Amino acid sequence: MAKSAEIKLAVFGRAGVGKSALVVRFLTKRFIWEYDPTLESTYRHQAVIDDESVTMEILDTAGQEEMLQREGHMRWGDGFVIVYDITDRGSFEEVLPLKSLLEEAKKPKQLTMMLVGNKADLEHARQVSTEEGERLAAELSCGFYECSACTGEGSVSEAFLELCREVRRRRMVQGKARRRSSTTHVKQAINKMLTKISS
Ligand SMILES: Nc1nc2c(ncn2[C@@H]2O[C@H](COP(=O)(O)OP(=O)(O)OP(=O)(O)O)[C@@H](O)[C@H]2O)c(=O)[nH]1
Repeated sequence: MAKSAEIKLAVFGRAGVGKSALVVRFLTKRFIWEYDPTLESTYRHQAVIDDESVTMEILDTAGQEEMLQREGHMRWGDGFVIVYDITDRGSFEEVLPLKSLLEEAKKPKQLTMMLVGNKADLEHARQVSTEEGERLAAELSCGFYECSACTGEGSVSEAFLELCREVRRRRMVQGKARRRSSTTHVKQAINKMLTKISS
């Protein structure tokens, strides 16, 4: 049987946006009202995505992290879920700076991320429109889901699975590019040898 691909996903966002609630919803299809706000946790999850077995490691980061710890988490992940709370404009405004930090940590690799607007069940308290979320995602060239960890609406699972697919696509493209570049090196070396022999 083919080896299961390993994909590491880290979830970032301001404290209280619902990172833990989203991860728990994805893993258990349930909603739990309160978690220890300071804890960070890693979960392992086996999934089959498009007929391929995938072992996902999901890191639920704490909203209040020390700089060094955060940088470590940013380097650790293959893909990132950036979460904001649709009822908290401040959390939406933190997305861009977070994305810049992630990009810096992942250099020279390209960043693979998904933007998630959580708490879509709290429509009456909404501060960030769906269109604003879509515009930001287009600007960041990433996928976008608006959902609720509480009710499960908006397909929380799809956001995680789609991010895994994107990580896999990027790996495939990078693998091909690496193979192409090593073939080019071999061709160049042979050409050099042939030029030497004929001169
Ligand atoms: N109504 C509603 N409340 C939510 C939703 N998701 C999370 N919450 C609530 O928001 C609060 C914060 O949720 P957490 O999952 O602990 O948020 P967090 O981002 O992990 O917070 P930190 O661990 O402090 O970074 C809790 O009271 C949750 O019950 C949601 O989709 N809808």
